[in-house]
Amino acid sequence: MPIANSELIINPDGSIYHLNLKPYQLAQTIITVGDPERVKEISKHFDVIELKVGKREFHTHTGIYKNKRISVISTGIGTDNIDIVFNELDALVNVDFNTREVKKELTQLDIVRVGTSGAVQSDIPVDSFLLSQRGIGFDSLMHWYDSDGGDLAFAKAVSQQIKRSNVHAAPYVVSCNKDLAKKFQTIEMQNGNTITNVGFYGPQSRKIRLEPAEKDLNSQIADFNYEGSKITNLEMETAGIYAMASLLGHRAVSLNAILANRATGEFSDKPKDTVEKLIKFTLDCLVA
Ligand SMILES: O=P(O)(O)O[C@H]1O[C@H](CO)[C@@H](O)[C@H]1O
Ligand SMILES: O=c1cc[nH]c(=O)[nH]1
Repeated sequence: MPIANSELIINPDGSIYHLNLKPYQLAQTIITVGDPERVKEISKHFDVIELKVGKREFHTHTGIYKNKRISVISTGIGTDNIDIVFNELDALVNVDFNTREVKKELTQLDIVRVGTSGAVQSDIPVDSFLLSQRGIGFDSLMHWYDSDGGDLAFAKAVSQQIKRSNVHAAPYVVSCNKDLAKKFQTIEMQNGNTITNVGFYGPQSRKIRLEPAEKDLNSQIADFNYEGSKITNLEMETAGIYAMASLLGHRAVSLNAILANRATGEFSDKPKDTVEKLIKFTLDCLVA
């Protein structure tokens, strides 16, 4: 059955609705970044840039780094954008745009997030790197898909130990792809468990003028312990990426440059350098 025009929207030039990409323009190894400005900070290391395509916050450069074809794409901030990016990336490789049917043979993408994050444990230094073993979603994206709900035991422990109002969505928990994660396990990389939430201020318990509803959220998060696993950091995309990748059959891993430490009140004094170091680290691990 062809997918209806209203569900899979193909632009008149044959590109997909939001990403503006045509199927042949996407590499099978993809780096996602939140900030559209970070795309060129990655592609400047490529030996060849094959194409640059953009629309809204979604900017893609595809090129070659040390013989490997890589696409780097900006998602903008938040899991609402992750929903769009992952459905459209998957359609680009797994739907035939001529027949509008799902292909018989599916392609698995490798997707690496290179993002920034704030630590909740006082012993995680700013400017360090952290690989998210699990994404813990406070954002609800996964609940909108028919799924087994991820790691229900871990999610139950989160619900029991981190008290939030019952008007908030139930947490979901999804792991990174362990094989892909192996590529980044060097001495420079710490491992942790990452909460993804729907905002940077109230949802991460930051106060400027408005009082957050959950006052001691970050200390409850820092004290969480489930069979020896702690929660290490907060950001806004990882759980959505892990949920969408696992539902669609892709491999994903999220790498965080820790710019803030919420327990000590510090913020990096060299965020650009730290992100640049994580970019070089990621590219070199991908081709090692
Ligand atoms: O640096 P990026 O990749 O955007 O990631 C983090 O930074 C943004 C907030 O400043 C959120 O997107 C958060 O997840
Ligand atoms: O504290 C932080 C830092 C970066 N990104 C976030 O979402 N939170």
